[in-house]
Amino acid sequence: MAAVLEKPAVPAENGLHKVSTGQEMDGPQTSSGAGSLPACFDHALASIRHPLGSNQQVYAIGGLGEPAESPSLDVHLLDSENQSWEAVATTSMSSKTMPTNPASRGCQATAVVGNSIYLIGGYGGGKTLDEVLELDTATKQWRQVEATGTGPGAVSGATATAVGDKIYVFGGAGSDHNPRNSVHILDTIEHTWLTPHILGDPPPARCAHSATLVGPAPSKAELDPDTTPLAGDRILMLGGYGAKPLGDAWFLEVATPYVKEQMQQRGEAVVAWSPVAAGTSVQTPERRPVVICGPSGVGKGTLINKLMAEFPGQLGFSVSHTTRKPRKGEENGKHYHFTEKADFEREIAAGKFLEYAHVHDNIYGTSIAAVEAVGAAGRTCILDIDVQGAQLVKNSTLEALFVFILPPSEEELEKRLRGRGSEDEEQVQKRLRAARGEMARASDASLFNHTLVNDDLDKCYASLKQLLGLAPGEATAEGLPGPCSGHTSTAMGDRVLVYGGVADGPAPLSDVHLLDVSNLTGGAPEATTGLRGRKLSRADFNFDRAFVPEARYNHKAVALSKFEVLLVGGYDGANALGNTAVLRLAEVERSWQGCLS
Ligand SMILES: Nc1ncnc2c1ncn2[C@@H]1O[C@H](COP(=O)(O)OP(=O)(O)OP(=O)(O)O)[C@@H](O)[C@H]1O
Ligand SMILES: Nc1nc2c(ncn2[C@@H]2O[C@H](COP(=O)(O)O)[C@@H](O)[C@H]2O)c(=O)[nH]1
Repeated sequence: MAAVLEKPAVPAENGLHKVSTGQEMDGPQTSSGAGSLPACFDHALASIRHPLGSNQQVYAIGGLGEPAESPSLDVHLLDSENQSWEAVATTSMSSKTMPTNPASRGCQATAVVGNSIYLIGGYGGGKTLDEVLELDTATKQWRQVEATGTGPGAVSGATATAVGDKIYVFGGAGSDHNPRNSVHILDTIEHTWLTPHILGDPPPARCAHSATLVGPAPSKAELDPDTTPLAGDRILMLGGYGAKPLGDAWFLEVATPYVKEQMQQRGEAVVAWSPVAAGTSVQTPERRPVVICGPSGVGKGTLINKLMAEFPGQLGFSVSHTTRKPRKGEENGKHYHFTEKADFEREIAAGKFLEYAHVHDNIYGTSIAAVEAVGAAGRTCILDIDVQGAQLVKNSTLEALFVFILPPSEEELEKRLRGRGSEDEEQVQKRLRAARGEMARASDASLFNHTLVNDDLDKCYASLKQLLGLAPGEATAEGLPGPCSGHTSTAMGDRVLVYGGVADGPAPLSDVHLLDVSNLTGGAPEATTGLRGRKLSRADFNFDRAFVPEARYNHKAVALSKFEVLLVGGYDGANALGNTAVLRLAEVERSWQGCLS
């Protein structure tokens, strides 16, 4: 974080350059004097309207750098035709606390809602700012947002991501320079700060990370690029600085069906955290809940007990309700919530169950609270339920992985069921009859993702661990950036381009990573999977005619189109940078897709 506030020495060359992976190239072009942007870093860069539309406007605001901070907050608008920046004159709506134009600053969190650019916190005048400013780009007027509720207070190096008319602010450092991991939501209509209910374990505290809205975009029919804001249902948070540079990735789920459902049930704002498995540590790529199915006596409970014993910190068992009487050794609240039929039916009617079914003369069901409790503890949820229940979960918004366990033969199943000695003859017969129907569903690929035969217990257990990604040393999210802060991540359709940053040493990075967010699943706490990426190599770029931008950090970036990202300013380790580069990924559609598969 120290580097964020360091003063650079000399302003660098100004101008607009292009770097491309495609064939048709513009050579470097520079401009200076009028039409240029002062060398700066930790400024704000904001795109009004959708990059695919015809009316996109890109504004650069403020920032730190040399010469010394200007007294007011400079605003520049990109003139993409002439590849230059125009200074924009602004006024301010005077208020008791903002009588003149707002003071210069950097390190603020920036978000766009409609025509307005919001600057949250930041660093200026030698202090961390506790202020939210709004620039209405239609009237070119600043005003100070005075919101009720508890906001982040004085904060710099946070991120702000607009989802509809709400702005999600995460992390940053306070006046004490200590990083945080809190989430605050600014309702820009009501001018209220909301404190969301948080599901899942939050990430470590950080600042100077990046945040990008990803997830299902509007359909073509819904998309009017001139008016539709960038869409998505979760925010990808990458890296940043805690006690050291961080290399982890997290999804903050803000509008997934599961989170929306939770908001409706709770009547308050809800967000859910999902870590992205990365590196070579033991991780479960299948962070989504796992439904284990199979006939009574096949060994589901035995396999689940082994998983719980080996991975107590990673997995949690969803404790079902049942009207069945406890067996010897079974504990209420641990093996089941043993419940009277009338009470169970009342709770079902109250909508508290994700699924329930009549199984072997009794009612069994999974409460929403049982699954949530596991997620809230930061663990992957394991459910042991019958086929009817599995089908109901499949139909719900919970994105689970479904595994069916088969016996080696019907004879062996009967032997195990009798060997367990927990059922009387009538129950054994009932369970065996039901088993035939259940096993007929094992090959239903629309329901089950995997089937395993539990012949040799150790072998079956090893296979189960393998498919849950619990085998040691398995990497799951490939090609993500390493530990760094001060980088940018920019969503372009279903790809995210990550550029630059700084790792442990003083030297900035020029790494370019492309992440694929087209296959994200889940959307419940701990349940998002499917992020993949690749570090681009020199071979991906046409360097012959292209300008190669300096490695940098604390720069800013916005998407100009599905294939172009505008990089503005930054710090190269010694100087603030004034240049503007367009990273052009022409033909990436073919080459990149091919590289990932
Ligand atoms: N691979 C195996 N080989 C031999 N015996 C096994 C194997 N797996 C489990 N068993 C035994 O089979 C019996 C039934 O196992 P378990 O109780 O785990 O079944 P289950 O599928 O959970 O049944 P239910 O659905 O009725 O709860 C137990 O006595 C268990 O020790
Ligand atoms: N639909 C559901 N089925 C469940 C649930 N919990 C357990 N089960 C299934 O019931 C049978 C019998 O279990 P037992 O403990 O009496 O032997 C077995 O197939 C379980 O998978 C539930 O919450 N919902």
